[in-house]
This record gives sequence, structure tokens and C-alpha cells, in this order.
Amino acid sequence: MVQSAVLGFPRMGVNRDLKKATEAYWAGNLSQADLLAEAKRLRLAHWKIQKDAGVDIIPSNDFALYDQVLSHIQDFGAVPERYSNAGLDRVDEYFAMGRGHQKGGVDVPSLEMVKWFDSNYHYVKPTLQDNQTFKLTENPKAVVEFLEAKEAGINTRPVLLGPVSFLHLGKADRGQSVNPIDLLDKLLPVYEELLTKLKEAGAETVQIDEPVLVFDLPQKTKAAFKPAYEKFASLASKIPSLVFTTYFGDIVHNIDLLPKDIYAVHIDLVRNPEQLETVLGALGPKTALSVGVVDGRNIWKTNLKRAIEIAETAIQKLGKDRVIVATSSSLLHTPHTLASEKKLDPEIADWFSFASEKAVEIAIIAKAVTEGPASVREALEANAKSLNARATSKRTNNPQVKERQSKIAPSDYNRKSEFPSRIAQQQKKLNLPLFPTTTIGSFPQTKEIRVQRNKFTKGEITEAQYDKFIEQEIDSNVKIQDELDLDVYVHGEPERNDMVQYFGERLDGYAFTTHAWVQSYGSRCVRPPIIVGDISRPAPMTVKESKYAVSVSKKPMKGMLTGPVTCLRWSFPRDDVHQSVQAEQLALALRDEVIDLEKAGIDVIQVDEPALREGLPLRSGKEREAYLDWAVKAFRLSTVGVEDSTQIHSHFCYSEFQDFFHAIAALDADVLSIENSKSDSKLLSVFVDEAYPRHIGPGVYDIHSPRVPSEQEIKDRIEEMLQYLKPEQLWINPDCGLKTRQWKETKEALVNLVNAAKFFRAKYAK
Ligand SMILES: Nc1nc2c(c(=O)[nH]1)N[C@@H](CNc1ccc(C(=O)N[C@@H](CCC(=O)N[C@@H](CCC(=O)N[C@@H](CCC(=O)O)C(=O)O)C(=O)O)C(=O)O)cc1)CN2
Ligand code: MET
Ligand SMILES: [Zn+2]
Repeated sequence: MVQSAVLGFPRMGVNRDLKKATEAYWAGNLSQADLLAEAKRLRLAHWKIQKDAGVDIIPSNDFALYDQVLSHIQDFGAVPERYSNAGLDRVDEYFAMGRGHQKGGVDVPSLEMVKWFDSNYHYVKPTLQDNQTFKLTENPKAVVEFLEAKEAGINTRPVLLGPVSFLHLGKADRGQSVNPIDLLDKLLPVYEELLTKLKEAGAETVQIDEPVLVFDLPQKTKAAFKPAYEKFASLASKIPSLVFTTYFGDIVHNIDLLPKDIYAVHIDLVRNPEQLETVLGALGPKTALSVGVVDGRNIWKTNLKRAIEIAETAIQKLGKDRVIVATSSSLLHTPHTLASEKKLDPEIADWFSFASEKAVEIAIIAKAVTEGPASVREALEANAKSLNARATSKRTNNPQVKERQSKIAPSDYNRKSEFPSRIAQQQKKLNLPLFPTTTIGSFPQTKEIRVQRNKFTKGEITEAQYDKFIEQEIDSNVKIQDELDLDVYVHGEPERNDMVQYFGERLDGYAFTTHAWVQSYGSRCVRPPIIVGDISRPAPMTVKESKYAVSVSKKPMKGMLTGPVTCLRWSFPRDDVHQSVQAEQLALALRDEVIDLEKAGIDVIQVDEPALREGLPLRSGKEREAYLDWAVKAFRLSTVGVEDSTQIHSHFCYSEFQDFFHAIAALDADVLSIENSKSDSKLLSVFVDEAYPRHIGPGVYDIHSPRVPSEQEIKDRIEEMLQYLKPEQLWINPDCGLKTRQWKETKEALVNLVNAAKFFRAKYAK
């Protein structure tokens, strides 16, 4: 029989219950016991959904209160001393690493958090010491949660991040020089102990994730697979059978590293269906193959017929007992259930499948290949009908958009003049001091803002009332910036629910949801809008608010847009046209918006591209070059339509940029702000190597944490930056927008930021 498997399920719950519980706990409004009880309730609910869907292999330990990698850090005893010595209990120590802790005499920033492969999920980086040791915690989460499910009558497959990936995704702590992969020998005994405990608890199989296999790996990392998996093979009688799991890419270039003596291997056949043949040829003589045929990263209904064909190809070679059908990756990246979407046009809703629906799909596929297609005939017919309806729908095709795309000329990608001439004209208009201070766009999204927006969405207040409220928020933001004495203002984005969703809701070609939340990091979620057809802009999207903001501000006010690549990456994209086509359509829409903002008297326009890096194909080579070409073009297409005297800013965060800076430079933005504060000075050295000519503000403090940086800390940062950058090109700003912060800490931090900038201004004025 062919079994069906889910690799991981979203953990927030149908109504973002986990978000609400953790945030209430942090605010002191929920006890730790109640938080843990809520987490348990959610785990049970999610196992039950999968069981009821007919899934054979249900994951456990895919849950985490904040992040699954962070859970491994804690369970493996890899907690840096600044946290373990802080006198916090386990739960608070865990959150301190995730989000920092500044309370009760403890003051520690969070660990670095970065993108999980090319997704919009973020993980906490294992942060390791030269003299690192590991020790398995007494009650490892994987065992506890396995037993919890067992008690509820559900036999699960625990998920672990494998040792090679755990180390490869980690880094040496500040001031340390250890190469994490050198710690393998010290780490393996912890896995041995944990796997043994899982076996004792009754686990028959374990999903061991080694997604780093999809990267181009350094020799040392490559060399780590063999000893690690030979060791596990030698323990075979003591530990569960292992499913060596990869996703988000192909493993053909690392095929030699695949363990032969292992129970099963999982590959992502949604992303890279062509790798099937090579992997089939490389499996060990007894190894089973788990074929990832239901997309864990997007919301389109699975083409069941195609998925079945892929599974059949594997079955022909291996037989039914050696094939598992599975989701391509964890379903963490998809929303909980389509059933919550009461407002979607039924024609469009019929094209989608969220996590709960995907669980059903995977069970259908397994049944089809086990018992034959006749056993699921109705489901297959309905699926074919729905796919056909989408393929032929008028809603996906807009000839005017295509016509405009066909007329793009080479000159549409270039500013009128080069940077030196532009900046002189801009400075004449803006008259900014040395070390200009600014923020990245958003100010705290207060409870009051959310409540008002919610009322407006529900029709409880009128549009005029809501607009008035937004204007008052802008007034207040301007006044606060007056008091802080910042140099370039922002309106604060109070009208925006999210920097991508907001635009999705204003563009034709998009569908958007009411409940389709996906975890981005910690308790933070996004509701990615869905690109269903050709994109165009029916009307200006941000001009009203920006124009108002300029009218009440005596200093330069930045217009604020989300760039084409970020709009694309943080939406659920179409899977029926290439992403470059979608990015170009977005770019044309944004180009019109940029020009409209300029016409409305906005002299500084920021076009954010925080997701530019995330879209980079995971491996170097032709694909990467092609991506960079269309991504950079899309940004330029959207921004270059302005006069020289209009200053274009762009912003980048949530990624490691050192290896990517040439692409950012190619955008030709006049001013860049880049997240920098957590990733030591690696980023800064790039500016020297690249001899970066334009203006730039590497972030001077981390905004993910409520912790307030001292003036001295900020001065130290600036001092460090001045070793790499000229005073004339340096801007002073935080790492990113402040929407997730409270006003109290925001003001305190910005007071320190402005004072630090003024200190250097005075110093360099002499
Ligand atoms: N799309 C996206 N991806 C991103 C980022 C980003 O800003 N956007 N930033 C980076 C980090 N990721 C982030 C992701 C989310 C948030 C974030 O702040 N999310 C908010 C939700 C934002 C939102 O859509 N808010 C809506 C809905 C708010 C809400 O919860 N409303 C209540 C009702 C109101 C109330 O009573 O509070 C409800 O619907 O139940 C709004 O403001 O309108 C959250 O989780 O809290 C921040 C950073 C990388 N990826
Ligand atoms: N302008 C946006 C903000 O300040 C940029 C955020 S990048 C994730 O929130
Ligand atoms: Zn940002």
C-alpha cells in the first residue's frame, strides 16, 4: 500500500489562536500554564484534521511556540550563556532568544533571525561558541509531543532538523571563530540519544530534514553527511527508521551525498519534477522514496492527475511498498483552511487548496495509486473540472496589460542622469544636513488602528470616518517626528494592513482573503494576496494619504511603496505564467503610482524591495543570473520614470546581503536603507569592496525586539560604519519599519538615534 504523508502543518490555528495566546502571554495577560495548554489544544486539533482527512503519516514536533529551529537550539543545549545565565525559566529563555528580553534586570537582545531558504518564514540561527558543547534536555520536545499524540490515539512521525542542516544553518557567535560544521562529532551523540528516546517512546519512523542538500555546499558540509548517516545506519536497531527529507529544490548536484543505507528519502517534485529520474537511479537497494507532489508553498489546487502520474512513475520502479506520496514541503507556508473564506468569489475559490484541503488531496492521491483511480473517480473528475475552469477563465487574461508589456523600450529602464547630477539637484530641493535621519516607513500599528480598520471593513464606520481617523494618525505621526527632530519624515503607513496585502487589494488581477494567514516569524503572520490574473492598476493607491502627509509636514515627506519583486514574492503567485511576467506587470502598475506621487508634490519616494534577495534561486548559475536580470529590471522599470530631482529610496531587510550587494547597487536607487544591526560587520565590508557610490543607511538598531538601544550603542554602530563609508553618504535609520513596536519604546529608541546622529553631525562639522 502507498502511504500518504504530510511533512508539517501550520501551527497558528484556524483563527491565529497561537499568535493571540503568545502575545497575551508576553503582555502578562495569560499565564504560562494557559499558554502551554493552548499550544497543546492546537496540536491535537491539527493532528485530528489530518487524521480525519485520511492522512497515513502525520507529523509531530512540527509545532513550535516561536520557531522550530529555536526549539532545537534549546533542546540540544545550544543556548548561549547570556540567555542560560539570565535566570529565566525554560519558556522565557526560549522567547528571550527569539525576541530579546528587557525586564526584571535582564537585558539581552534576540538571536539573529533570517529567511528560511527562499520563503517568507524566518528561523532563529543556531549561534555557536568555539568551545560549544551539546546536551540533550531532559524532556525533549520531540518525545513529549510524540507521546502526547500517542495518548490521543494518533501515531505520528516526529520531525527533526538533521544534524548537518542544523549546523550549516548556524553561525559562530559574535567574537567566536568556530566553523559550525566542525562541531558535528559533538552534536551526533545528542541525536543518538534523542532518536533512541523516540524509539523507546514508540516512534517507528522519524522525518529527518536535511534541506541544505538543495544548496551548493562547501566541501566541509558535504563531507559531514557520510559520517552522520553512517552513524545513524549503525544504530539502526536502536533508533526509528529515518526519512531523509529535502525540499525547496533539487538534489541532483549533491546526489552522491544521499545516504544509501536509509529507510526513505523525500524529494520536492513540485519545484523540481525533473529530478525524479536521477533520484530513482541513486536510491539504496531498499530505500523508499517519498514523492512531494502537493505544493507546500502555494495555494493552487493540485493537479491530481499529474501527481498520480508522478507517483506511478516511482511505483513502477520501486513497487507500492517503497513509495510514499507527500506534500512537497511542510504546509507551514500555506493558510489553515479554505473553509474560512466566506467572501471569496466561488469561481475563484474553487481554484484553491489550503493546508487542510491539501491533507485531503494527499490522501486521495495515495488511495488512487493504491486501489486504482476508480476508487476516487468522483474526486478526480471534480479536480479536472476545476483545473479546466481556471485554465479557460476570462478572469486571468487582460489583453491591454499584455499590449503595454510588449511596448516596453530599453530607455524605460534608465533615469535621465547619473547619480552625481541627480543628488546635486535633490540636495538643492531637500537641503538635508550631514547624517540625515529617517525611519523606514511604518510607525506602530496600534490596537486602535486595527480596531478602526476592522470596523471600517465590517461597515461599522463610513469611509469618510475612517479617512478622517487616518488623517489624524498622520497628523500625530508628523507631530511626533517634529518633536524627535528627524530629517526626512514618513506618514507612518497607518492605512495599511500590510505592505503587500494593501497593494494586492488595490490592484486588478488579485484575489485576497479574510483568514488566510501564514506565519512569517514568531507570532507575526501575513495574509498574502493571491495573483490570479494579469495585473493592472485601476486607480492611484497611495496618493491620497501621501499628499495629505506632505500638506501637514514642514520637512521632506517620503512617499512609500512596495516594489514589484516584493509584491510578487509575498503574494501567492500564479503558477501558469512565469514570475518575470508577473513582476513586469506589477512594475508597470507601480511606475504609474511613482509618477503620480511625484506629480502630487512628493520629492522623496521609497520603493521597498525586502524580498529581492529571497527570490534568488538557491543555487548559483544561469538561473540566478536570469532572476537577477528580470528582478533588477522590474525595480528600475517601476522607479526611473521620475525627474532627477526626485529622490528614490529603497529598503532591504530580513536577508543576508553580503553576497548580493552588486544586485542592490544595480537598482540605481539614490538612497538605500539596509538591515544591518544583527549580522555583525560582514555587510559593511562589502561597501568598501564594491566602492559603493550612492547614499546608504545601514540600520543602527534592530526593530524586531522591544529592547531600546542606548545612545552609546548607536554611536558605536555609526563609528563602525564610518570605517567603511564616507560621512557624506551615510544616513541614520533603524533596520526596518516600526509597525510591530509600541510607541513607548519607539520614541525612546528614536530619541537616542537622533542624538547619536547629532553627535556625529557636530563632530564632522568642525
Ligand atoms: N507580507 C509581509 N511579509 C514580510 C514583512 C511584511 O511586513 N509583510 N516583513 C518581514 C517580517 N515579517 C512580518 C510579517 C508580519 C508582520 C505583521 O506585523 N503582521 C501583523 C498583521 C498585519 C495585518 O495584516 N494586519 C491587519 C489585520 C489586523 C488584525 O489582526 N485584525 C484583527 C481585528 C482587529 C483587532 O481587534 O486587533 C482581526 O482580524 O482579528 C490590519 O492591520 O488590518 C501581525 O501578525 O499582527 C510584520 C513582519 C518579512 N516578511
Ligand atoms: N516601509 C515598510 C515598513 O516600514 C518596509 C518594511 S520592510 C519589511 O514597514
Ligand atoms: Zn524592512
